Amino acid sequence: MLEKTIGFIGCGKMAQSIIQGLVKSKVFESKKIYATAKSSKTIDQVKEQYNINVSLNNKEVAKKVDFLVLAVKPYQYEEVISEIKASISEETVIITIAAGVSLAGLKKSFSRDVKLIRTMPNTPSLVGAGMTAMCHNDLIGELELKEVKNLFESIGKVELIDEKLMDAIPAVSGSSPAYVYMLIETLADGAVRQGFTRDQGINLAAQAVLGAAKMVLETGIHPAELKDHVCTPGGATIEAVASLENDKFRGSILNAMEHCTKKSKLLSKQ
Ligand SMILES: NC(=O)C1=CN([C@@H]2O[C@H](COP(=O)(O)OP(=O)(O)OC[C@H]3O[C@@H](n4cnc5c(N)ncnc54)[C@H](OP(=O)(O)O)[C@@H]3O)[C@@H](O)[C@H]2O)C=CC1
Ligand SMILES: O=C(O)[C@@H]1CCC=N1
Repeated sequence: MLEKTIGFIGCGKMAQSIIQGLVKSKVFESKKIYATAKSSKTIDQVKEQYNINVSLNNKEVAKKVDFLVLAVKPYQYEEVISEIKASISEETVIITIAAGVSLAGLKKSFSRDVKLIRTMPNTPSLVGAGMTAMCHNDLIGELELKEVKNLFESIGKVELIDEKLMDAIPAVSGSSPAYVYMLIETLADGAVRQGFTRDQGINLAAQAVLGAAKMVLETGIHPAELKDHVCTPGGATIEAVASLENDKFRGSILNAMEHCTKKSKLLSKQ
């Protein structure tokens, strides 16, 4: 368990996914976790649900903690940073989770060099199955990087990447849970169409998606080969595969990823 403290400026969907994961994995004791929000409604809900320290005062939390996660929307970064920048110390490690907010842009917003780790997590962190991409500036020491990496590894997997690829991460792992939920929802629609209940459809579909993902991760076999294992010659699956190819399944996903990446680059400016 880390002796240090962590604070979240903003505690909406993404921050709460991380907080829930941290509390469950016991990396931080609840009393070492702080969170702020815009409204009393959110901080009351967060206090009730996770029993961590809550406040409406960003500066107070920024001053107090060792790790400070900026968990507001990208376009709110500028405003929040100008509010807290005088309150953070030279030792505070700032962790960002916003799409489109670069290390160079952050340095400008803070008007000085600060310790920065830029991440792109995803909401499955809530159940310990997150995927977080991470890069950092030169002020981050080995120990700090290890601590932050451990922190995100307690709620899933971590990939250290070059910053130039960071804007492409939402399309691959930050936003992609949304497309997978659409797939599960659609599979459940198909099941309902055949006479299954909605719950049965969702369970059958979600378990198949989970199993397929585990097969890729745990066997190391290429997804194309795993697909081939399912397709019996002259059987039913290859009919579905051919139909998906005709309807541009792969092309639709690739296009969606292009749109996602383009928008990610623009987000901090909105
Ligand atoms: N959702 C996702 O799947 C992912 C999101 N992200 C990133 O996470 C960040 C947050 O997104 P998400 O959690 O979805 O958004 P939410 O809208 O759910 O949360 C934003 C939070 O910021 C709070 N807030 C707004 N203004 C202030 C302020 N001035 N001071 C303190 N708190 C403030 C809000 O308070 P209140 O609740 O009171 O309104 C809310 O709790 C974004 O930058 C996004 O790019 C990254 C990866 C995945
Ligand atoms: O939709 C968004 O902008 C954020 C980035 C990754 C997931 N949600």
